[in-house]
Amino acid sequence: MVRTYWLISYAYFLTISVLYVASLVIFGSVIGLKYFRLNTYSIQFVFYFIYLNLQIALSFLVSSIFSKVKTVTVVAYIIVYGSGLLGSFLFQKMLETQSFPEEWIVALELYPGFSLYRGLYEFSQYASRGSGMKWQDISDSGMGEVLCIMSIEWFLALIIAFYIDQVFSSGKHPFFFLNPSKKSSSIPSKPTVQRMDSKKVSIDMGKIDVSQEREKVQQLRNEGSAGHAILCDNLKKVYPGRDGNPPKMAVRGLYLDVPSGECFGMLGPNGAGKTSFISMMTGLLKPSSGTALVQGLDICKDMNKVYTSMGVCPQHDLLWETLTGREHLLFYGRLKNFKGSALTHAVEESLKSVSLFDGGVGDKPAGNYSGGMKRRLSVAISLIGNPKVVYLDEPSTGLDPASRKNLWDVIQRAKQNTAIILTTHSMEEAEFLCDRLGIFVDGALQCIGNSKELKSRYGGSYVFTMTTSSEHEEDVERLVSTVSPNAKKVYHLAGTQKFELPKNEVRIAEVFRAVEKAKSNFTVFAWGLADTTLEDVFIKVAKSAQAFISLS
Ligand SMILES: Nc1ncnc2c1ncn2[C@@H]1O[C@H](COP(=O)(O)OP(=O)(O)OP(=O)(O)O)[C@@H](O)[C@H]1O
Repeated sequence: MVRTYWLISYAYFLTISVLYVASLVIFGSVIGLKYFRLNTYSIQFVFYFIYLNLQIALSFLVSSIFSKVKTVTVVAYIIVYGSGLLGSFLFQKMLETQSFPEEWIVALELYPGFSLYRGLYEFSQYASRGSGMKWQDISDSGMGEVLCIMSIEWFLALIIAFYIDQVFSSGKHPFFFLNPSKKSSSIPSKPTVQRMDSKKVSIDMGKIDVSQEREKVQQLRNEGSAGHAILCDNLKKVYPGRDGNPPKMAVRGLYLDVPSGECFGMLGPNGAGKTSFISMMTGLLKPSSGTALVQGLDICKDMNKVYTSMGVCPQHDLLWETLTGREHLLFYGRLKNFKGSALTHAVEESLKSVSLFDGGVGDKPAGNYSGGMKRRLSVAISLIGNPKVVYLDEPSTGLDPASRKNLWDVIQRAKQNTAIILTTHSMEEAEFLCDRLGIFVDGALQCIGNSKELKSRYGGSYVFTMTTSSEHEEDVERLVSTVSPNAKKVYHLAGTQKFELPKNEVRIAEVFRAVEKAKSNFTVFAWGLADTTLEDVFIKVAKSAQAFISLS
C-alpha cells in the first residue's frame, strides 16, 4: 500500500513537471527563441527528464526531515533562488575562467542546482553560436558529465529514499538487506526498559484484571493465535532522552487481546501514551521492544501486509485540502483493492453514512470543510473497504451532538466484523460504543473490563448532592451521617455539598425518607442521588495511579 502511494505520487509529480517543461519548450520554440529551436530536442528532453526525476527523488529523500508544508516551501524557495544566484554570480565565472581546475567544476556539479545551471549554460552557449547542441557535441560540451552525474544521483537518491522508508516507516531493521531472515526482529529492550520493569511489576500486583489479560495473551501466544484480530505482547515504547531529560517510557509493556467484533476503549489522561500506542500499531512508530500481532501478522515484521486490513482515523485529520471527500474515499478505496462499481458503491455508502452525501458536500474540496466535516471524512476513510482492524484516535473531537450520535451509529455498524481500538476523553462515548474499556495511566493499563464491571469494582459508592442556604450546611451533614455513618464529603461550594455514600451501608428508601423530613425543617433548593459514573471511576483510577507513581 505504501509502495503504491509512493509510485502514484512519483508518477503524479513527474507528469506535472514534464508537462510544465514541455509547455515551456513548445512556447519558447513557437515564439522563435533560438535557445529552444537550435538545440536538438531529444537532448533537451533527456536533460530535463533526468533533472526532473532527480529533483523528485531528492524531494522524497528530504521529505522525512520536514513535517510542515510551510517550512519546506520557504526552504525550497531559498534553495532554488540561492542556487540560481550562486550559479550566475559564482559558478558561471568559474566556468568562464580557463585556469579554474576542471575537477573543481565537476565537484561543484555534484550539487544538483549547479548541474542544472551547467546544462542550461551549455544550451545557451551553443544556441548563441548559431549551431545549437547536437548529440556529437555531448562529450565536448560538459553536458555528458552533467547527464552522468545527475543519472547517478537520481539512482542513489531513489535507493536511499527507499531505505529510509523501509527502516523508519515500515519498522525494518537498519541492516534488513544483509540478513533477510532476521530483518525485522524486534530490538532488545534497552537498560532503561529493564530498570523500569521492576516498577511496573509492583504496580501490576494489585491489578488482577490486568494480570488476567496478560495471562490470556501469553496463553494465546503459546497456542499460536493466528486468528486473533489484535494481540499486544509486552509492547513497549521508550522515547530517547533529549536536552538533558531522561528517556520517556510512553508505553510500559502492554498486554491486550481484542477479538473481532469488539470495540475496545482506551481511556486515559493527557500524555498517558494512547497515541504512542496507536502509532506503533499503525506502523508510524517502531516498538522499542515487544510486539503485537494483527490477524496473526507481526507488526515488527509484516507491517506492509497488516496495512491491507487496517483502517486508521488519526488524532489530527490528514487530508488533502484540494481533493474532495469523494476523491479521498476513491483513493483509499482503490488502495484497499476496490474497483469499478464496487468502489463507486462503497464510496457512496461511505459518504452517506457520515452525512457528507446530501447537497453535494462530498464533491467539494476538503479544504472548505468545517472541522466536524473533516473529522467525519477521516472516520469514513478509516472504515472504507471493511478493514479487519480499525484504530480511532479521538474520532468525535469537535463534533456537534447530532453529528456525534450519527458517527457513533456508523462505528457501531462497522463493529460487526471488525476489531476497533478507540481512544476518547468522552466517557459517554466510551460507554455507548465500547464493549470493554481500559484505563491507561503513565504508559500502563490500570484496569480493564466492561463499564459495569469497572463501576462495580471501583465505584462502590453513591453520590449524594444537596444545595441549601449556607446556614443549613451543618444540617445537611447531620442528615448524611444518619443515613450513612461513613459518608465522605468530596465537594463543597456556596451551599452545595457532595458526599460519597458507601453502597453497602445505604438504603435508597432511607435516603428519600431523610430528605423528605429535612425538607420540612429547612429549605432544600436541589438534591440528587446518583450511582457512580464512569467519569468517577476514571478520576479515581487515574488519581490513585498517579499518586502511586509519584510515591514510588
Ligand atoms: N516524540 C516524542 N519524544 C519524546 N516524548 C514523547 C514523544 N511523543 C510523545 N512523548 C511523550 O510520551 C508521553 C505519551 O504521549 P502520547 O501522545 O502518546 O499521550 P496521549 O495519551 O496520546 O495524550 P493525549 O490524550 O493528550 O493525546 C507523553 O509524556 C509525551 O510527552
